[in-house]
Amino acid sequence: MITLKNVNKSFASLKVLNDISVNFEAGKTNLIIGQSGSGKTVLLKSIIGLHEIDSGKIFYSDRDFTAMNLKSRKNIRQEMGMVFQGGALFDSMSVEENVLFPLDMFSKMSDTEKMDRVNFCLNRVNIKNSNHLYPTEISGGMQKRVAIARAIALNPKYLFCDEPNSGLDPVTAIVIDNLIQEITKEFNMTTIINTHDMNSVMEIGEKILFISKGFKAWEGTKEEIFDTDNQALNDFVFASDLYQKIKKVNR
Ligand SMILES: Nc1ncnc2c1ncn2[C@@H]1O[C@H](COP(=O)(O)OP(=O)(O)OP(=O)(O)O)[C@@H](O)[C@H]1O
Repeated sequence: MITLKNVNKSFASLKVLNDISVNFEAGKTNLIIGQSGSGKTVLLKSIIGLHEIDSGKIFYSDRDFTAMNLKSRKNIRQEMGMVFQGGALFDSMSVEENVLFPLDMFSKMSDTEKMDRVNFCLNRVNIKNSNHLYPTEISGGMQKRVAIARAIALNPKYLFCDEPNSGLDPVTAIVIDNLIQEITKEFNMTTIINTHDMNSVMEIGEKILFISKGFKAWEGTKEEIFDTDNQALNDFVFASDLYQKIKKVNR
């Protein structure tokens, strides 16, 4: 579980996050949604410590991340896996080397154990016989799978994904969403995903935080989203004709 209490963040005179309090639960896919510029990326970066917040608290389970010194933060970072926008694989490294990288950096495993772990993770995301290919030689969907394999290499408790299916066709996007949800449950991770994608919301929105202009405007589940009276959320969700039709069918 990751808990935020009254988190505030500004850049100079621009207040980006306003008093955000929320629980992100373990074993669930927790989605942060909101319009472009609403503060999703700043929130995600604040949670992982890439931005220092101005005030408030962030807890990893019962551990106060905001109060930790650099050494403790470094330790907790080893419990975090990250899937960045675009996959962010190292182009000069093969698929295998990309997944091996965090193990070389942070684990004390033997070479054989590391290779076993690399193959376990690649197998888990259904990548087979591609260890020696380079990112430019595989599809966008495969690149995302490799990024997920790399993110779970160190067996993280917390998984952070920034627009994990950006640039993918709708079918592959759903496959990636489902894969993230499956591994979240399998390894009981607390997974937080930034997304614009309403298909993701409907597919894996077990817990949804909607932010509007830096404020927490709504939280709930994908089932509850159709019944909300929140105007900002309705404007966001039902911007497309398709979701207006789905709303009518659900009522
Ligand atoms: N390092 C920074 N310095 C100053 N302002 C920033 C910085 N990072 C983000 N901002 C501002 O904070 C606001 C929120 O940005 P953020 O990137 O979190 O939005 P977002 O919801 O993730 O948008 P998108 O969906 O388009 O990625 C924007 O006004 C942005 O210009």
